[in-house]
Amino acid sequence: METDEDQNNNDISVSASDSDSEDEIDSHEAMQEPAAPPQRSVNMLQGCRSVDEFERLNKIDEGTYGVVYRAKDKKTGEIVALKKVKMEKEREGFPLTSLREINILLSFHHPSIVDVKEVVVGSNLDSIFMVMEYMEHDLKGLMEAMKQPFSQSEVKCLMLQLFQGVKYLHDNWVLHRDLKTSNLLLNNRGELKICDFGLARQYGSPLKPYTHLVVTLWYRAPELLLGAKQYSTAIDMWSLGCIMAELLSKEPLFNGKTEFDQLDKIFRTLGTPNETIWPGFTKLPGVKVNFVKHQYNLLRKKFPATSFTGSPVLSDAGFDLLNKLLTYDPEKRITAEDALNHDWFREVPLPKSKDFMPTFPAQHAQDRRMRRIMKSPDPLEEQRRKELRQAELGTTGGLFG
Ligand SMILES: Nc1ncnc2c1ncn2[C@@H]1O[C@H](COP(=O)(O)OP(=O)(O)OP(=O)(O)O)[C@@H](O)[C@H]1O
Repeated sequence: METDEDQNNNDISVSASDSDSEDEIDSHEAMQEPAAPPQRSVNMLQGCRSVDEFERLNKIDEGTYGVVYRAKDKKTGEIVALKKVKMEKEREGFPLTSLREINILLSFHHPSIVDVKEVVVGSNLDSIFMVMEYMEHDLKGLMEAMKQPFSQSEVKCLMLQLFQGVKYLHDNWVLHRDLKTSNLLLNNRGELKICDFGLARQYGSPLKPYTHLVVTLWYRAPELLLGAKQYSTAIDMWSLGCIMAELLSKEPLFNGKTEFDQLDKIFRTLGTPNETIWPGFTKLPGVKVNFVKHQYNLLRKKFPATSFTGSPVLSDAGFDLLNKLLTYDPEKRITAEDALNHDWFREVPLPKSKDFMPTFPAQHAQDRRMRRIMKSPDPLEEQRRKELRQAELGTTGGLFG
């Protein structure tokens, strides 16, 4: 654990330069908002406990932006997850992306959103930890360890919880912007929780132009891949379509290696879009490239109503929901609220109750890390996401901005 704790030195200074780097991509198009003060002092860490009050048990995972440990609260004996916020490159103050994540998670309370109990401090203010409820698995690691995919009723149980969590986020004007199976945690009580709000941000109406370099490639919506700078909740819904398909088949739906390859994979399966099905498509910046015109939507072949080939079976209602999530035109893509009311959840097999969800042996921490190293969709992608987060450090959009 940290040695030289200094709990009296708990003020942190947030550096917010006057360059709004994320929105800067096309700032002339942006809705003008009052400029934020260049320097804000946040005393949110005053009175925080020290990380020494926790016994670190093992490293669970090391992500792009933080290390996650399993730990025990020495006072209560409670097992928790400690996410250490990486600060090594921040000379100017506390990284705003981390503040966004902490702020969102501390203020949001929902059964499908991972609960951050408190923030604790290490030696200096260059080590900050989020104390979270401990979840035994993430869905990516779990599916890699499973021999069979989840059953339809299990997928329904997971998707219901997921839609409820995403509806809560969208109702509160927050886009997650990085929904993927490794950011979905599952405990041995069948509860699913969304984690990693490092790319999340609040959005408003009217929409401002944001960077399109968000969402891990495999789960990235076509409007982002095609360079749209104005986007909204529909980007999260596309990711949920990819996740639903992956839960049913245990394989990622579109595992592209580059942005072009990703679009190509999508077009081959869903058909190449056009102005008729997606008005405005031809005006997107990325449509300058000449894509091969695939005429047909072959998604039903991957998820047939009956199967003798081992493909995952999906009823007409289930397929309708999947299609509505993977709709090209973001305006027509289904919302989380409508997805929750979809007939698929009311037909047999009914969603499994959480209490009857299977439990799984604990994943070895090493497995989670190895999987991350070996199965990362694209190492360059990880690097770019790192750079994006670095670039965001000077954002002036406020804690949620
Ligand atoms: N509360 C938790 N309980 C148990 N494991 C967790 C918890 N939170 C995160 N993890 C594990 O740590 C991994 C990384 O967490 P997280 O995605 O929050 O970190 P990150 O550094 O932001 O990662 P990324 O590289 O995806 O941006 C998760 O995939 C999950 O396996």
